[in-house]
Amino acid sequence: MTQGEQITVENGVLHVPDHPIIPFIEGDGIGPDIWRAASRVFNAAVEKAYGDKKKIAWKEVLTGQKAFDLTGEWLPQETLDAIKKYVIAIKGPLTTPVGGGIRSLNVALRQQLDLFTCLRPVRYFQGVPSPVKHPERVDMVIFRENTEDIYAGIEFESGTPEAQKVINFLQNDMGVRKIRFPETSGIGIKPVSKEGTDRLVRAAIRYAISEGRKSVTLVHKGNIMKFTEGAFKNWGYDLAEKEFPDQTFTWKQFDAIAAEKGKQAAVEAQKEAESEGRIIVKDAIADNFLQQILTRPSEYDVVATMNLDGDYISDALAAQVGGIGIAPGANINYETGIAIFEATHGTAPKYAGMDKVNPSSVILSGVLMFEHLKWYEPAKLITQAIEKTIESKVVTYDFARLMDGAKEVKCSEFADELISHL
Ligand SMILES: NC(=O)C1=CN([C@@H]2O[C@H](COP(=O)(O)OP(=O)(O)OC[C@H]3O[C@@H](n4cnc5c(N)ncnc54)[C@H](OP(=O)(O)O)[C@@H]3O)[C@@H](O)[C@H]2O)C=CC1
Ligand SMILES: O=C(O)CCC(=O)C(=O)O
Ligand SMILES: [Mg+2]
Repeated sequence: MTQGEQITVENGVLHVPDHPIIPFIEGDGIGPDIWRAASRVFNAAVEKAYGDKKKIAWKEVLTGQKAFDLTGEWLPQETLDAIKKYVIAIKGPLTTPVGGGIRSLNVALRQQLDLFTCLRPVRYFQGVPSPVKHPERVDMVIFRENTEDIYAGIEFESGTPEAQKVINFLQNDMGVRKIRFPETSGIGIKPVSKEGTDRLVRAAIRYAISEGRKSVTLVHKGNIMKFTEGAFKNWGYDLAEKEFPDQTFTWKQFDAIAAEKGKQAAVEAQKEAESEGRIIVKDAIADNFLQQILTRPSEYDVVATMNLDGDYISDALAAQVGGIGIAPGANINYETGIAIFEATHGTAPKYAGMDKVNPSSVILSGVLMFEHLKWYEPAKLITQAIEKTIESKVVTYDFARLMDGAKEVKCSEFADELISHL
């Protein structure tokens, strides 16, 4: 029996006891290595900040290979029930096989708990090796829709009666003539809804307002996928104008002013909105966005996007500030309060059990978790310890191979070093 008390939510507000029970999923591959390291850092930081007054009561819940080995199920109902009950959880990465086998357990957790936002802040830590000249110009927060899109996993395998049935329906009932090789195509379905878009864009704009950010960029490939990604853009603008008329200025409004009064009037209206501290809601087509985050990262701030685009953007942006070894995240439902914190990276199977990889991503996901719980002191202590440790050039292999004069340490030793800097 875990000694501690439940976190509760009342009218959307979290109530966090001094000894909260927090479920954790260790994860597959490198999961056990990084979890061992990270949990030591979390406990040490809480103790340093609060002494005996506060302490986390960790409660292991099973998902992935460990769950299957012990229970015969990949994602036991008990795990879903525990996360719902205890509200806040943290997890290591989970393996998803390619081209067959089980569907993603990460996606299943996000869908079944309706964790509609995948929040991934991307910032630079001084001293981290980066492939770009000015990594410090990257300071973005990704809001990735987390429950729908082609990522929902609605697919029919080539050569099956199901795929043929969908293809027949498309060809015979819908008049579709564009399936190039109907005999051998697999089919994927891409649902993107107004409700799904609204709640995600609402969360992104609310965040931008509360954090004093400058802009929210809707990233999409809406020129090509007009009724899914294009609709995401349109619904996003509509929501901003309807729900945040006094706090935002959108590029749709810019275009309307330009059409009526000319471009100069629109430019001035945007300048005025900026000077009033309004959030500029703009959009970018995804391929262009991926080149502009390299060439002009300072122009982007909060990013709201769909599931697959958000997946690609997360790793691409992480690379600019040192890679997915230092990229944190969270899956959040802002309405129920349920949240699972997790790194951006996966199970990196070739390093599993080697005590080698960088635990910073899951540790920084813990920092996000502490901030979410309003336990700001341990969050700050850990962030400062990461800054000091990187500054002292004591780093794991991923940074050491790109840094002059670095001392390479194991995953567990990196955690020791962080603890010594708390
Ligand atoms: N949320 C989740 O649980 C996620 C799960 N996955 C799953 O993980 C599995 C492997 O996916 P894959 O595409 O290889 O992506 P991974 O993120 O697991 O690994 C890709 C590469 O990223 C680098 N890397 C990853 N984690 C770290 C770390 N902690 N420290 C330093 N470097 C790191 C390594 O680079 P290098 O080789 O250069 O050293 C590694 O080879 C798949 O089954 C996938 O579905 C993937 C993403 C998220
Ligand atoms: O679920 C998976 O295996 C991959 C998920 C992923 O890449 C992500 O969420 O960033
Ligand atoms: Mg990913």
